[in-house]
Amino acid sequence: MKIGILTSGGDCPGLNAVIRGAVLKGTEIYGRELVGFRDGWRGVVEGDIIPLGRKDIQGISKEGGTILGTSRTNPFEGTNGAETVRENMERLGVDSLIAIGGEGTLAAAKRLTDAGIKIVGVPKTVDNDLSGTDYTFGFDTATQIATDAMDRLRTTGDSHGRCMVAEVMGRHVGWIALHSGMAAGAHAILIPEQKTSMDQIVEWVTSVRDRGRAPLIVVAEGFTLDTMDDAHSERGLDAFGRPRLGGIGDMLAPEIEARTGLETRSTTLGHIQRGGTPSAYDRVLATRYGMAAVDSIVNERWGRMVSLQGTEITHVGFDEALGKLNTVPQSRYDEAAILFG
Ligand SMILES: Nc1ncnc2c1ncn2[C@@H]1O[C@H](COP(=O)(O)OP(=O)(O)OP(=O)(O)O)[C@@H](O)[C@H]1O
Ligand SMILES: O=P(O)(O)OC[C@H]1O[C@](O)(CO)[C@@H](O)[C@@H]1O
Ligand SMILES: [Mg+2]
Repeated sequence: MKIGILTSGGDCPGLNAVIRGAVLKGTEIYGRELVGFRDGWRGVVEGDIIPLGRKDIQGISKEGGTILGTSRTNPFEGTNGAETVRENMERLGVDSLIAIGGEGTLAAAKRLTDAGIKIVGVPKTVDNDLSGTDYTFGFDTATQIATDAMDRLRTTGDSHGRCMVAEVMGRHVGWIALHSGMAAGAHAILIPEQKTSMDQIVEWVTSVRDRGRAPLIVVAEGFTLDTMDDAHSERGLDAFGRPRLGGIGDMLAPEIEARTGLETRSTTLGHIQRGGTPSAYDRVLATRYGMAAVDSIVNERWGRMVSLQGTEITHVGFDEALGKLNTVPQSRYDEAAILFG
């Protein structure tokens, strides 16, 4: 019987390295056959597969995106859910699945596991918001891209004596903003976990300007001012009906300019953070996750996600990964805040 792999939810640098790690371990060590389901759960509910032999995964770990494609398809919507998945798997000779995705993909995987489908999970997301693992792959690459971008914003900001605002990803959590902001020496880091007042932001910007520097601010897309109830959204809904975020930087910049008199520009990095080649760290982590996922299949650890704890790859139950988001703790924010202003 074959092992099926799918990549679901937003793409993320390192997905191909997971696929390669799983295929190499599965074929070379366990003599198993692997196939890929195309476009996440869509391929599973429609029985759309491609072969995944050694030749198919040659040289892919350095490539961004996913050779399988991805989607935000809900396997329970417009289908018989687990029954459809079970029938397709039987027909295609697939007995188990490796689901590579974030909390949404794994929530779907948990429901399918509860209905008797044999699934192991691999934690994916640039946001690093999954619990049950120290790091998700993709986060390191996204953070490096954001840091490089801020280094560049800094030289142009310095040249013109402007305040520069960099908006990064982070729907619910501010890990990319926290790490890239610390790395790039940002003068304020605005994250979803910490509502902040406009007065406070203006105070930081003014103090930087008054000592002759050009202020650099990083804001996560999910950040809210203390006067806002929800994250800023002006771009409609995504395929799962959630507000598409983005634009908070553009909203803050004119307000900062009006309140400080300092010319202010905003740049939204958006999907640049999810594209392109993964960092060495992410390639290694993703490859190890892929190999460990096949170990979990062979050892029949259904309903569990491979996980990084310290430097070791281990596994945790879907419940542990899905219970709550991995948010930035107060202590990590306080540590970074010493550098603000
Ligand atoms: N509780 C759920 N039950 C069934 N399907 C779900 C559930 N939650 C999410 N899904 C489906 O799984 C898809 C993938 O989830 P989502 O779009 O949140 O991506 P993800 O895997 O969390 O990755 P990311 O959000 O980091 O891009 C959703 O678009 C939705 O169709
Ligand atoms: O534009 P898309 O692909 O729907 O994804 C945007 C979302 O994906 C994430 O990057 C998570 O993968 C969020 O930070 C962001 O809100
Ligand atoms: Mg999600």
